Amino acid sequence: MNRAALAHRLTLHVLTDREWSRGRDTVTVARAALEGGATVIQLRDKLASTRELIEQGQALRELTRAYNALLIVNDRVDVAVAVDADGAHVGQDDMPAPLARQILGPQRILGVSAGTLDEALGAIKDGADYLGVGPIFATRGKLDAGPAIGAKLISTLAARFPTPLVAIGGLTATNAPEIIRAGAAGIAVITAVVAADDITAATRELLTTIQAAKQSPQAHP
Ligand SMILES: Cc1ncc(COP(=O)(O)OP(=O)(O)O)c(N)n1
Ligand SMILES: Cc1ncsc1CCOP(=O)(O)O
Ligand SMILES: [Mg+2]
Repeated sequence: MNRAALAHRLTLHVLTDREWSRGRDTVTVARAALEGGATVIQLRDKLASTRELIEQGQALRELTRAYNALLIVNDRVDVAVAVDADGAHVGQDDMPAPLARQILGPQRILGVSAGTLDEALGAIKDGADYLGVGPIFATRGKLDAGPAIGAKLISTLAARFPTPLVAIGGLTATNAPEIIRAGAAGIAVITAVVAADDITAATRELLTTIQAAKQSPQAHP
């Protein structure tokens, strides 16, 4: 997939998280998000056994194919390959990106987290296909996420590098437009979707706002 096509497909990334799902199972949550237009489902479950992750991954693989969405597996590069996911996402404390790339091969998507310019430069050098940049705002979704970094890193990176940027951390339909206008290709959310009363409606609202922001002029040229 070329960069422009990937950037388009990264528009709205929904991370599953059973701790925020209010008792709804991961497949139910993902189906509702896909129904609302999520373009990526990231399987993220810090409590699951390897066997459970594989089962969830296989179910999500079938579901994401039916909705023409991407499936990314968080942390577990081996599980990503085992369930034939589109890719894997690794953070700064996870498997190093060059090793993840070796296991994923050249075709699967490799996403890498970056919270600083140095981390971003390293991830780009290591061949990340996209960067997960954040936490942009204060977040409830990751306890050890560290302080919010705001939109500056997004605008700096967008001005200098073609690698698609996915903003994460405290994103909502209210604050997503400014982040898209700063240069993010898409946004990634947990609580704004997974903890919503109506997951489909919350996803649809986010998608509509992101799409509108992508079409409006740059706030920070
Ligand atoms: C799109 C995206 N961006 C960042 C992250 C965070 O990854 P990481 O820093 O490894 O933290 P965990 O999600 O593993 O807790 C992500 N998952 N997705
Ligand atoms: C996984 C992750 N990485 C940085 S912030 C975050 C959590 C995002 O959760 P929310 O969208 O609820 O703020
Ligand atoms: Mg991780």
